[in-house]
Amino acid sequence: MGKERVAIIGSGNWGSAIAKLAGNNVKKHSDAFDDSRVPMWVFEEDLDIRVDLPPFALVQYEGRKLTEIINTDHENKKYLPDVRLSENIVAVPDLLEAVKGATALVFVMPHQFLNKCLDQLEGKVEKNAKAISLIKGVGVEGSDIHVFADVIQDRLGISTSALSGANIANEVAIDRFSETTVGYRTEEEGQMWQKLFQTPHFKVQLIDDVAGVSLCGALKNIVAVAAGFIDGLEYGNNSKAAIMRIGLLEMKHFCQEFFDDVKEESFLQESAGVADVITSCLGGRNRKCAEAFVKQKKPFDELERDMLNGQKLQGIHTAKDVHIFLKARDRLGAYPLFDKVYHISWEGLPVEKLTEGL
Ligand SMILES: NC(=O)c1ccc[n+]([C@@H]2O[C@H](COP(=O)([O-])OP(=O)(O)OC[C@H]3O[C@@H](n4cnc5c(N)ncnc54)[C@H](O)[C@@H]3O)[C@@H](O)[C@H]2O)c1
Ligand SMILES: O=P(O)(O)OC[C@H](O)CO
Repeated sequence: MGKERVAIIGSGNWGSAIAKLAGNNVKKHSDAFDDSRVPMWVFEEDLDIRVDLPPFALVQYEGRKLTEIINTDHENKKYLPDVRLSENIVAVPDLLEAVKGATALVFVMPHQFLNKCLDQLEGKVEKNAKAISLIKGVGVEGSDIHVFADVIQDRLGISTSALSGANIANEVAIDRFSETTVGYRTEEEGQMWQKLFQTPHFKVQLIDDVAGVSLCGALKNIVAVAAGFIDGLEYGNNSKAAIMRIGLLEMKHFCQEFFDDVKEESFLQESAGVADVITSCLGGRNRKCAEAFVKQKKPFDELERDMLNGQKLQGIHTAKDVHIFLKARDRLGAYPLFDKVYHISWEGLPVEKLTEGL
């Protein structure tokens, strides 16, 4: 069997962190991977002056293309500053060029942009390619719900696994000890993805549960928004622990009600489950912006723009998608925490109502 040729589709905060690991690992496992070049698709932009650098440095970056900066300085100055990417990571602005010849496709972009990418990729990827989705979110159309690994697999006709875990990108990128979970389609593919991502500081566990791993990653973002509301209200640690417990139960109930064969271990024994709920409720972007939503009384789109420098929030969008789905299935009453997060984020429900009736 030939060597796998990796392409990374996405280059935000997590996309760049994972590119760092993959770029190094293809060299370490050059028997299994082509280590000469790992294309990373970059949604091209000119770097603006909001990058957090000393004033004299702004001149250097203003107006330069992000791909050019990544390829010259080997650093994504906008989405993952101060972390060096290996030189085999090559930023490519054209999506089709980035995936040309690739046999191992890593999808890692904010979920709102996936469908547009798949429109371009359909019929254009290698027939023997495999993919993995690192995207946290769900695809909903009325009473239908899909995890993105299934969406990618169906639209591109290639076997697609999922990776999710307690993985704040900035911490993984600087080699702070972390774990993650790969939900694989076949054990062999699981081992290939493990080889691509695992380091002594980033432990990759394998489980035969693509849906469970994917759903945990999506639904925990709703719980993290609720935790941020609790922080904004300054209710303290007992309340936050209660939100995590209730949230985890709603996550599990949701998976078991609407998906077949989701494994119990994914919630309690894997990083994708309880560990990601904890890290996201303590330290994630969804938590941070939800706290600011309460304290600053500004809408989420404004907070995202002001606080995240181009990075994207997922939790409020997943809350809306899940609300649409549960409403269509007439099951809103069974998921009071998910429903409260939706109504507070999108419908003006006072945040003090969050814990009422839980
Ligand atoms: N950041 C984390 O700590 C983290 C950790 C684990 C998983 N995730 C998940 O990984 C996925 C990707 O997150 P991220 O942190 O890499 O992204 P991000 O939040 O940093 O988003 C910025 C990215 O979105 C891209 N973008 C902006 N507008 C676009 C457009 N119109 N079309 C296409 N791309 C556009 C930008 O170019 C940039 O690459 C998400 O599902 C997220 O939940 C994130
Ligand atoms: O920063 P958040 O809230 O998008 O969470 C990041 C990761 O998903 C944590 O595992």
